[in-house]
Amino acid sequence: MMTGYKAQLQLLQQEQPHKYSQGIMCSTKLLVTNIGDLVWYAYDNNQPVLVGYHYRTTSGELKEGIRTKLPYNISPGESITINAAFIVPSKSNSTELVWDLVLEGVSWFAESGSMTLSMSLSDHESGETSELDKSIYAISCSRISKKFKIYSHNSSKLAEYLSLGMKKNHQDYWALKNISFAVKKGETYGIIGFNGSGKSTLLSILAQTKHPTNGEFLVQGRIAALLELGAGFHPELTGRQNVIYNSYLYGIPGHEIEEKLDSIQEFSGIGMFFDKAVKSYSSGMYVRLAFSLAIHVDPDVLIIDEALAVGDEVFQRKCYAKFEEFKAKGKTIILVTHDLNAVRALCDRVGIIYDGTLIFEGTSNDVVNYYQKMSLTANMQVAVQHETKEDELRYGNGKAKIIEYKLLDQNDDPSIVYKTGEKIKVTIRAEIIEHLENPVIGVIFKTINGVEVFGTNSKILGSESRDLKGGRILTCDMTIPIHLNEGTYFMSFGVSNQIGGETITVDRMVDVTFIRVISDIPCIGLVNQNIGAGVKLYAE
Ligand SMILES: Nc1ncnc2c1ncn2[C@@H]1O[C@H](COP(=O)(O)OP(=O)(O)OP(=O)(O)O)[C@@H](O)[C@H]1O
Repeated sequence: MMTGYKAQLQLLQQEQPHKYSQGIMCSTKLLVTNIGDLVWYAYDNNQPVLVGYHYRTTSGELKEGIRTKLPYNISPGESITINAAFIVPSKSNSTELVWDLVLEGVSWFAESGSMTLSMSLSDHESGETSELDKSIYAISCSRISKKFKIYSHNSSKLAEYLSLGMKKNHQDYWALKNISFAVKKGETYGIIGFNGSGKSTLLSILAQTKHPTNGEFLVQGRIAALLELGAGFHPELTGRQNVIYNSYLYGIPGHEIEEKLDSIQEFSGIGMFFDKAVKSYSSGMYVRLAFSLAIHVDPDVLIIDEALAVGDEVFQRKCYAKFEEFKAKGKTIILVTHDLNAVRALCDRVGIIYDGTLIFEGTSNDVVNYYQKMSLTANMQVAVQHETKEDELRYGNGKAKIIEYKLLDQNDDPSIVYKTGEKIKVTIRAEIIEHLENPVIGVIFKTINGVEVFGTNSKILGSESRDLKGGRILTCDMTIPIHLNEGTYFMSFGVSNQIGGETITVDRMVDVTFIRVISDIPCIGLVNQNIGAGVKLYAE
């Protein structure tokens, strides 16, 4: 618990703040002494702000993370220096950042008052998105916010309506908070973020199907938008009729679209379904038609929300080729997707939306790397150590049950990030339910698309077990060197035994956790054999 430690914070150095479209980015160096094994939060005016940080432990090891909550695993009483970067979504010239240490929701500083650091923000570069040069920018958003009303029941909405404003039965929910950004003409801009962070809401505002509650935005030129499935098409009309109807909405003269009907049908590849009611379409056919229409109306700005994920691979390839053609023609594209490979390949710049706020913007590679770390840190606590639950994908004859697993790095710290060449320590504990002959505990690593890259078990590694009675706990500690290439690998754990030469699955938990492998040494393929590899190149 917290008692016994007196954490201290000291501001060592503040670097020049920089103005970004989403706020003011500040960097500081903080000395934290006697920290204890707690969780960090940083607040600005009581609103959590996102913090990117790196720090050196007393043994000199560099660690980094990105999160509002900063999980540390250092020993009580240790001191560290944190290089913290945070974004203050504020227009003021100064701000007070409140740093706190929190354990299980209880504030360290609650009794003695929080630690406040006053930051001067006055030297930042000035410039507002609303005043951006219209000849350069196709899209500009200035402090866009969107509020939804959340009702607990449909009847609450009706009761509120009937009360003529006397009763408030809803809660306000801010799906977007003060979003400012700009997209240059000809740029492909990606928006990524966790589920429910506000991406689709932002695109709907830009496509003018939703109004912002506050803020201003400008989209220049003809817009074509592929928003969520079902938007824009009338289910009772045929594909052809919907195309004509929608082209009016895009402001395209009838004769212009008539000339393009054959081409729209051909690109969509839906054949005779073009003349059938849209309600009979599969989701893939729907997207094919919507995409085909969007590119044929010759938009200046193409707004796309996850649409490609629904099409099959051949169609996706065709769409990517069209994107490239659009980019080459200098069109502006704004794309929301969870496909990070597509983001890297297509986008010039990318923004991350987190809880309704645009928290990070930059080149696609930088932002995707940052986002991957963010996702990993968000998953870290559940992934490294786990008491198993019944609802996971598992099967077996039930004579034993895996009750816990742990992933530790070489320093015995829980981790899901490993460098090629490092060792992972996997501990699996299983409860024997019924008498079991010679149980074997094993692990399998798989790629995201299910290819088994490596598997081992206690028997292969030379540890023979014996018959065990019900009620015993069997623990297996394995140390495995990682020779994998960079990437994410899912892990399955299992208990099995052999009867008459046949392997019986006693308990198997499929893809229950994952590790992320990083590497300083590039290689081709799944296995990284380049560590220690040598080469001589000579001409004769
Ligand atoms: N009409 C609405 N009424 C109330 N809440 C809404 C409405 N539309 C969206 N929301 C809420 O606003 C938040 C942002 O939703 P949005 O669909 O923009 O997220 P998203 O980032 O696109 O998510 P995903 O990646 O899952 O598609 C969510 O919490 C969602 O529940």
